[in-house]
Amino acid sequence: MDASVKTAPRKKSATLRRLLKFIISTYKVTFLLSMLAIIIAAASTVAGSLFLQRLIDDYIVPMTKQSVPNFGPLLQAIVVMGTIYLIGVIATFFFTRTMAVLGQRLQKKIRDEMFIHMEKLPISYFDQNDYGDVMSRFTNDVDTLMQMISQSIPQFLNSLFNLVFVVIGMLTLSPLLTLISFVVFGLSISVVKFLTGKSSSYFKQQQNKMGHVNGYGEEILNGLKVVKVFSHEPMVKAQFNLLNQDLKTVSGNANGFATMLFPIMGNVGNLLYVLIALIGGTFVVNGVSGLTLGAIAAFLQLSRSFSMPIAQISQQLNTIVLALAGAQRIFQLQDEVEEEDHGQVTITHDDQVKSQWLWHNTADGSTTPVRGKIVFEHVDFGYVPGKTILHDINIDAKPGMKIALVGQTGAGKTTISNMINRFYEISAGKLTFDGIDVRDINKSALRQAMAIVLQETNLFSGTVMENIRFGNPEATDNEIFHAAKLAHADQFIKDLENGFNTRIDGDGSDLSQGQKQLLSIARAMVSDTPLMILDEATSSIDTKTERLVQAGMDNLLAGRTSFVIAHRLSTIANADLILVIDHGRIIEQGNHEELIEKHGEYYQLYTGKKELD
Ligand SMILES: Nc1ncnc2c1ncn2[C@@H]1O[C@H](COP(=O)(O)OP(=O)(O)OP(=O)(O)O)[C@@H](O)[C@H]1O
Repeated sequence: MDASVKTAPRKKSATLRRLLKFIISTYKVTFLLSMLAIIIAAASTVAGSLFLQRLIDDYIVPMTKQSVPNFGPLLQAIVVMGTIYLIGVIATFFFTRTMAVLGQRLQKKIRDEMFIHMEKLPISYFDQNDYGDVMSRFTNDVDTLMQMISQSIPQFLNSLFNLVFVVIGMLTLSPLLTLISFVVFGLSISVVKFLTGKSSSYFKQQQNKMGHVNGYGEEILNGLKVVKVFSHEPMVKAQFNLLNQDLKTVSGNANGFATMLFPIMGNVGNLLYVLIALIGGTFVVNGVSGLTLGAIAAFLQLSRSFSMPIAQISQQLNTIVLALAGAQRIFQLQDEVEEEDHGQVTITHDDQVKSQWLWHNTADGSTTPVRGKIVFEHVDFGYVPGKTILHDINIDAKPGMKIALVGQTGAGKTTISNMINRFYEISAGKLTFDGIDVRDINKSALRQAMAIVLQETNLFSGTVMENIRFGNPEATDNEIFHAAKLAHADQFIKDLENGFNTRIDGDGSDLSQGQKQLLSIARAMVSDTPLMILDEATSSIDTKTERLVQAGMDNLLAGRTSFVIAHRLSTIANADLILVIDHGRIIEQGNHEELIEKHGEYYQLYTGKKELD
């Protein structure tokens, strides 16, 4: 047997166990009370059916023999039966309501936990998993899981207990008729097993295909402009159609098999009903095995409730299997290892001197000022094992230095900056910040010590003011105005309809690329950090705006250590140190004049003899 087939059920039951543990640990009392109500509801249904026997044999039949029928005892019996059913109705109402509420609460809790966990995952996780797929765990998987908790599980358990009580009831009424019912049912079970097996495998595929459709949709929406410009709409449509068709096929199959179950089981129930009536009637007439009219009536009622729970159980099992596949994907995300962070050094603002930051070593209680010295010593790195991207990188960035990284596309410039902010961990060598190994610095402290301006500005939905304040939530309004002024962003902001209170979309689509860039510089400016990383910040703007952005950046970088990755070499001519990167190695370094004089790679790039990309 295929190994994956062998392990699948074990995985499923492990997921179910984990899920139940999670539910019980979170909402123990509500869950247990609901279970009790489910049992009471099932017991009352069967008790009601059994009471029918007494109603007929003890009250109605004797009355048919009385010349003046006495209705008193019959009315009393009907009240008892009504009370039993009423208890069942109340219990059903209780468990459906509480399980629905519990489902809603769990849904919120799971989504919150997933979101918090996702924020702690390393960037490399998102290199390997597309956003659409992660998003579908948030949406579809959580939805189906909640449907299972609030509907399928209670109905499944209700049907299961119903079945147990029905069988007990049937056995007490007539073991012989029960045996006949089992034989008829045994045959139909094999059909059901075949159908559920088929549909559950298609349901699992359906979930996967749904992830693909979402992933593709998300990717295309993100790149809609590119798709339109290249007139790729027909191709994209065809590809989407293909994925969607795949989804349609598997969900058609899954639901096709699932929907066959109900009619089949319903008709098995009808067949059983007729058989029992026939055989049971013959027994009563011939006085076989002491069966009474009431017992037959009660048995017929129970046999009706015998086939229904089995049909419901098998149908609910489908939803449960589907939801468990979703739960498995949710747990997979939850189990992803968070970014490692053993750093004991944190960062604080000096109370005395504004804009002075301090390193605070929680291990020995020592405090030292942040200066902004970054040193790479023989650093190697690869995104995937066995494929080294950076080779023996040595950089000595003294406090306040502007270091420029240049080189052809794919040379490894961004990768070097990814080491400093610890989006990825170096594979070999040493990387220090003010002499402290970056791994000893608490990650959020390390990132607090730096600001980043990227080509992709990533603004967030909110006002201009809120977007700048993103760089430092504690900044006063005046500090924000000042930052905007230094970034040369104040002029265009004032021209906006509501100035600093103008609302912008998440993607800043109402603003030009240069304006977005100026905002992200203002955002970095307000964070007032000792270290700055600028990655291709001016690559997509016109020369006039670039001058403005450049002036803003010069203000931003003054007095701070900075790493600037630029495609336009004119923007880094004033750098203290220019590092030329090629295939992950530093092949040249020096200032602009030195490198021009050298007539090497930089000279070639600067004079346009060699293209940057
Ligand atoms: N997340 C990743 N996973 C695997 N490989 C990656 C990843 N990011 C970058 N690379 C690879 O690492 C190498 C260096 O990429 P990097 O982005 O650092 O280049 P770059 O010099 O910044 O290029 P550009 O100027 O085009 O931005 C490239 O070969 C690239 O394919």
